[in-house]
Amino acid sequence: MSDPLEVPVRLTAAGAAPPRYALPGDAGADLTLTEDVRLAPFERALVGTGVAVAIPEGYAGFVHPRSGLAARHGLSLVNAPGTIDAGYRGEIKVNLVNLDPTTPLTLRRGDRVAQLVVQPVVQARFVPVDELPGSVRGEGGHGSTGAGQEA
Ligand SMILES: O=c1ccn([C@H]2C[C@H](O)[C@@H](COP(=O)(O)OP(=O)(O)OP(=O)(O)O)O2)c(=O)[nH]1
Ligand SMILES: [Mg+2]
Repeated sequence: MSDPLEVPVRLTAAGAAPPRYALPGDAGADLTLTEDVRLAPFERALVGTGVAVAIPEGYAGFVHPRSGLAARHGLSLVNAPGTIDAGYRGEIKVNLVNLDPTTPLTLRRGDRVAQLVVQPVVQARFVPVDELPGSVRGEGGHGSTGAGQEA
């Protein structure tokens, strides 16, 4: 693997933990809760991770749900993936939602509830034109390649 990108991290709460890759080669570094949270079915809560970062220009952070908690308990993020701009210096917060229709979910301080993926990004220069260049797809979208015919 290439050399890791250095990202300064400041902990904003006592007992908070820096983002941590569970295994070598993982794309997502786990983010933990700084407080206990109880979510009723379909309830959401914006909660802190105790982590502030300075992502270098040319990169961004994307906060994704964790698939185990999603599969077992229906935990997700309202705005998945959340976007962490390179210029953002505040605490990373996660907008958790309990998508289980019947069972409340209790999460504890220190639980790994989301994961931060750092990726290169480009800023586009949006150029107004009268005609867009042609393409095979053209204006077809929203199932134009045959969605709905699968089982
Ligand atoms: O899950 C998230 C998503 C965003 N942010 C922080 C970092 C990000 O840089 C900032 C703004 O996020 P975004 O641009 O998605 O939100 P907005 O509603 O457009 O707010 P703003 O007007 O501040 O850009 O909020 C988080 O802490 N967690
Ligand atoms: Mg914004």
